[in-house]
Amino acid sequence: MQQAAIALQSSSWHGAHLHTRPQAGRRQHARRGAAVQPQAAFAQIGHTDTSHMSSAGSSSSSSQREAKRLPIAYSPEWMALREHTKEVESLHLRDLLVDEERTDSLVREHNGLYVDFSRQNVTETTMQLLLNLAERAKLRTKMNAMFAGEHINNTEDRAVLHTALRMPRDEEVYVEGENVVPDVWSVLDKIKDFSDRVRDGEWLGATGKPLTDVVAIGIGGSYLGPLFVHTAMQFDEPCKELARGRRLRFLANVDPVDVAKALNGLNPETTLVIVISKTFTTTETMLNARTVRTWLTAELGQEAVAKHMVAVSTNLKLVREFGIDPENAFGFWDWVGGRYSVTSAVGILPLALQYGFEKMEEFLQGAHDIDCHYRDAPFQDNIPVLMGLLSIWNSTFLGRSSVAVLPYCQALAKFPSHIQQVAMESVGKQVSVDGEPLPFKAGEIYFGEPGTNGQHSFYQLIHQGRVVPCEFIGVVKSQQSVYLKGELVSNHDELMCNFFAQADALAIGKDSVTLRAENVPEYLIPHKTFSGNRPSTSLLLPSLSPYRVGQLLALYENRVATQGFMWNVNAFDQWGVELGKVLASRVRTMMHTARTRSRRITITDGFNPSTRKMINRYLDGKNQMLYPEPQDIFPCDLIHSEECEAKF
Ligand SMILES: O=P(O)(O)OC[C@H]1O[C@H](O)[C@H](O)[C@@H](O)[C@@H]1O
Repeated sequence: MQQAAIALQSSSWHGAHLHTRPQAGRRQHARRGAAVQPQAAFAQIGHTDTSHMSSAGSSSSSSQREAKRLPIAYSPEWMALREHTKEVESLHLRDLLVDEERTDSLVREHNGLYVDFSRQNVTETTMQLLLNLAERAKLRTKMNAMFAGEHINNTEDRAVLHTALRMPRDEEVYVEGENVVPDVWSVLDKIKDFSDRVRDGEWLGATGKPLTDVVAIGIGGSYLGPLFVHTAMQFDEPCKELARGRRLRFLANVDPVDVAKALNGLNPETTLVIVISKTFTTTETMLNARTVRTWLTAELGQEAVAKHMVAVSTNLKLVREFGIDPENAFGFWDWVGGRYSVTSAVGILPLALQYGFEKMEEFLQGAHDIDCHYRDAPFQDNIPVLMGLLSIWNSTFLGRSSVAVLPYCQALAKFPSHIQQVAMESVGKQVSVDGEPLPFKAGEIYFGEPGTNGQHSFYQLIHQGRVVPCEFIGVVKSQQSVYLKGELVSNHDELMCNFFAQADALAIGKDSVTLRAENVPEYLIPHKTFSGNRPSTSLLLPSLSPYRVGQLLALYENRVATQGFMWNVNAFDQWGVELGKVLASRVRTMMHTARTRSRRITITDGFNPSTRKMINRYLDGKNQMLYPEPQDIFPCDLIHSEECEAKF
């Protein structure tokens, strides 16, 4: 009784508004989270889970300590949702979608964004039960702790404050007693100054030429986000104009083919290289950085590094050791996770060089707008919270293990891969923040492609195979307008016709009665039947300006944070990527030994038979590199020197 009353008081689905009021322009009180009294909230709902807090009350009894360890999966709110799945599984979206009142209650708007959750397998009760679960999970307290700079990344003892990266200059947020917003802005000011100078031709290359091309070297979080934003902005007319005569390339993979691709057709004299790595230790990035440095210096000499190479990192010591003047480095902080770093210098520097700093400011403002909405809006109107809760519902309760992100917008082609890292690296976890095994599966498999391409590829499975919750993203005003005389609709309208049709095809399906009425032969009826009842969310953006791209980014970042808070996992560490790195390093040592012997050697131990045989096969087959005299080898078209031409 007590819990139900509190849920209605703080997060009631019944009181949900159709439209939420825009939060833009509201002054942010970043420190307010610090004032929240977690223990008071604990007492209020009689809740025993304080596990996410850095320090529990000193008066905890042993039973409280025991209760503290109880995962949310044993709470009555969780059980209620489990029980409720039976009711929902007996309903079909075909029937639910005729109810206009239900649709209205499941649409949310915020500052130009329109999000329709009506094609989710939910009823009003589902939404209320999910809000109750959010109360039980202490979602608000956890969100406040994040915004307040508490060390919620407990395994690395770090704050999680990517939201501070997009705060206006006059905001305040404190990490260990220090307001970090001035630091954020000092780096942004430095980026503005540097990118203006490069773009205006004041900062010249070693031979006095303007630097018109940029190669950004980085991987994972130091690559996917900037690539997504670059792809999104490339054909926005104002951005396109601002980027005229400039090229931005990315180099991520340690595969030398990616080096060839990134440098293809570039001239070292006019190329600026940015080495982007939070740690400045990532093997792939550092080898690529050394490779491109060799490409530069082979033609321009060692001194060229000062004019042609800059860095983005938290590790200025290693930047210096690499040979880049820390004056030419753009810092960020350990409270910015790699996959949450697009709004730090990681993304802002390369993108400001390409499009100008003002456009990047718009992008930051869009992200900040959503951060404010996430922090302030009541849960029933809070779009990232609702997206997160529905993800929990679909994956953990209804057992749907994947999510398809389907932008009907070619400019968002790289968005699914970026979100794939944000989501899968954040919440693909096996234990809770306390290290206790999870009694449920956390995380989902994210994939996606722009529509309509995906329709001609994997949509078969999502229509008639497994149930995959889909997220359709459409844009009202395209960045490009094409309408051919004599065509029924413009090209963008054609694209969007598919956006509308696919969501309904998934939800409504097509039954045998309809097929028979269409005289479909009996033997084909099972093949042509669409069961429907497949959930999706549709998100409509007014346009794809840098501001809207910023909103979209923050929407998904905050949605993933919500999922982490709900599942009580640490969404900000990534221990699961370590083991492969360690094993690769063992193989590297062996590979060096094998390659530097004068005679071919065969690996006989140190690896399991499968790996050993495969390695021996590889060593036998690959002999084009002449160890032990490694040399800096580049294909001729990558190096502009007569010496090279003579050599090859
Ligand atoms: O930016 P870096 O330190 O080079 O890290 C690059 C990437 O490497 C990793 O292994 C992590 O899984 C990613 O989260 C990270 O973004």
